[in-house]
Amino acid sequence: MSFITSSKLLTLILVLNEKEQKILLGMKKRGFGVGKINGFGGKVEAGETIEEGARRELLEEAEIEAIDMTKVGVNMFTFENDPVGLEVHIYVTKEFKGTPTETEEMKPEWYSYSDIPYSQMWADDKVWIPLLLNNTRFMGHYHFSQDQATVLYEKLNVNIHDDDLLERFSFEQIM
Ligand SMILES: CNc1ncnc2c1ncn2[C@@H]1O[C@H](COP(=O)(O)OP(=O)(O)OP(=O)(O)O)[C@@H](O)[C@H]1O
Repeated sequence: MSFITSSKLLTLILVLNEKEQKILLGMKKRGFGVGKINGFGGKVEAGETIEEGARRELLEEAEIEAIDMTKVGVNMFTFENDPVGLEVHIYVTKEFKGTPTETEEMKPEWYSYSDIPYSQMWADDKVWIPLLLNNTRFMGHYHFSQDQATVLYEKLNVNIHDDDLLERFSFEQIM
């Protein structure tokens, strides 16, 4: 596989209010993807599990503590002329403690499922967020142009068995 030589391990957490059909998203105020609206997340640190990393990022970026956390998908993002991919493990939280609060990194806001601001989000989000809302498990690869705006190549597998979402991403799983 010629896309990458290594990958960074990241998380992304989508908080849902199913009763009101709303999703909590945040405008990223700094770093990678600045200005874009996205779920909460970031790099998994040494010594923590992927889920621990996800819980920590949700607390750091939105000041809420996940009660439930379910892994729903894994995406690999690669970029033109960049040998390092991003392996993003995606979780859904439906119950949490605390009140979503603006932090140095993110400005959280609730959006109706029918009014998700895809035009202000990463181009891949509109592909897999509808799957997530529909309770479908997924695994995908998105290869971006250097300007990080265009998806040059995409491959998506759906209805992945929960056990297959536990491990690190392997390209054989979707190729
Ligand atoms: C390319 N298409 C993409 N589509 C959707 N989401 C994407 C994404 N590419 C990256 N993401 C997410 O963007 C955040 C970056 O996090 P990032 O700032 O690098 O991590 P972290 O908070 O650890 O950084 P610092 O502490 O500032 O170093 C992290 O949630 C990650 O899942």
